[in-house]
Amino acid sequence: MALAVGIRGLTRSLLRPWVRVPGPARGRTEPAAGGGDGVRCFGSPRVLVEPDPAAGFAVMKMRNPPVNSLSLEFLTELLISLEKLESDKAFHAIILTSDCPGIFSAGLDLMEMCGRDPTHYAEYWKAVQELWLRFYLSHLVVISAINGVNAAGGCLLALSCDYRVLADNPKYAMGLNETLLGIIAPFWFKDTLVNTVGHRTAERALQLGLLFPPAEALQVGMVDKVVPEDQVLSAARSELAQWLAIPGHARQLTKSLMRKPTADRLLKERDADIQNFVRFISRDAIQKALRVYLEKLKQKKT
Ligand SMILES: CC/C=C\C/C=C\C/C=C\CCC/C=C/C(=O)SCCNC(=O)CCNC(=O)[C@H](O)C(C)(C)COP(=O)(O)OP(=O)(O)OC[C@H]1O[C@@H](n2cnc3c(N)ncnc32)[C@H](O)[C@@H]1OP(=O)(O)O
Repeated sequence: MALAVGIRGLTRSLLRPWVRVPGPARGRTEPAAGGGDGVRCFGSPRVLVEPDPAAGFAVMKMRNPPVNSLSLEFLTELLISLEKLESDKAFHAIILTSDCPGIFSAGLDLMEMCGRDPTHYAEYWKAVQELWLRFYLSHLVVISAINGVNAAGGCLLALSCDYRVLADNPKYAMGLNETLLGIIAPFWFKDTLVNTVGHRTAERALQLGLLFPPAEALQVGMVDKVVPEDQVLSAARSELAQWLAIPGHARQLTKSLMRKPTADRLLKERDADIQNFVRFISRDAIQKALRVYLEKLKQKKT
């Protein structure tokens, strides 16, 4: 099985990053995220980046409709956006949010994990690992402005941020609900949750596949602030000020000190983790469970 799948190679073959974005932003100068100083938005088909270099941050908007499911292409584009911002000294922070109304992310793309071959599963899982590692360890301040429902892999992405603001809408539940699908949150998903909400809450949440509505998410510490829906971005921007006021090197080293042991657990056994995933997801019973779950999602409409 080809485990040594290069995400960078993949990105080169799949994408032409930093094209001027299609759709609403094309051909016009968007107000920058914070300052409106005429800086152009940029991005890729599924990730819109609104930079505000004067203020030192960019808003990264996920737009992989209908539900921002984390397909291989989307993961790749998110990584490219992150790398681009990380390598530009003008940026010290990112606000991660969604451009899909009512949905932050439906999590990992079930179509990537269903009915494909082992090589594909391995490639996909490597990209999922990479996204988590890069966001979790980013030297930038990353704040998520969660403006919609946020399941499993999407929740992991938010948990990897430094601070979470959630819109106060009872429909916007978030959590690691893998067990509801008959699958398992891997140890590094689990560790990320434990680091956020503590062992007991994480254990209960993971076993029951709980999706927490805003008040409960706040109460257990899964998010740091709940605000009216129309204030999610402004609240994230206000919070940023506090983080950016800290000397960068001190904050970055402290972040690394806090997070490196968790990341190292995966880094030490990345290939084994990929093999575990491939073995697990390829099982007939798991494939059947995923098909049933997808079918239920479709039936919900009829
Ligand atoms: C011993 C073991 C050792 C080791 C184990 C090793 C590894 C562990 C193994 C596996 C780990 C996997 C970890 C998985 C993480 C995940 O993230 S799994 C994904 C979990 N996500 C969800 O459960 C959310 C599912 N979606 C929804 O609940 C709803 O779609 C929504 C609430 C997000 C939005 O609802 P609506 O607005 O009503 O939209 P629809 O439901 O109609 O959806 C529109 C459209 O999108 C399709 N879709 C939805 N979610 C996904 C998805 N995650 N992936 C792919 N596609 C999705 C949905 O089917 C609809 O499609 P169409 O019908 O329009 O074709």
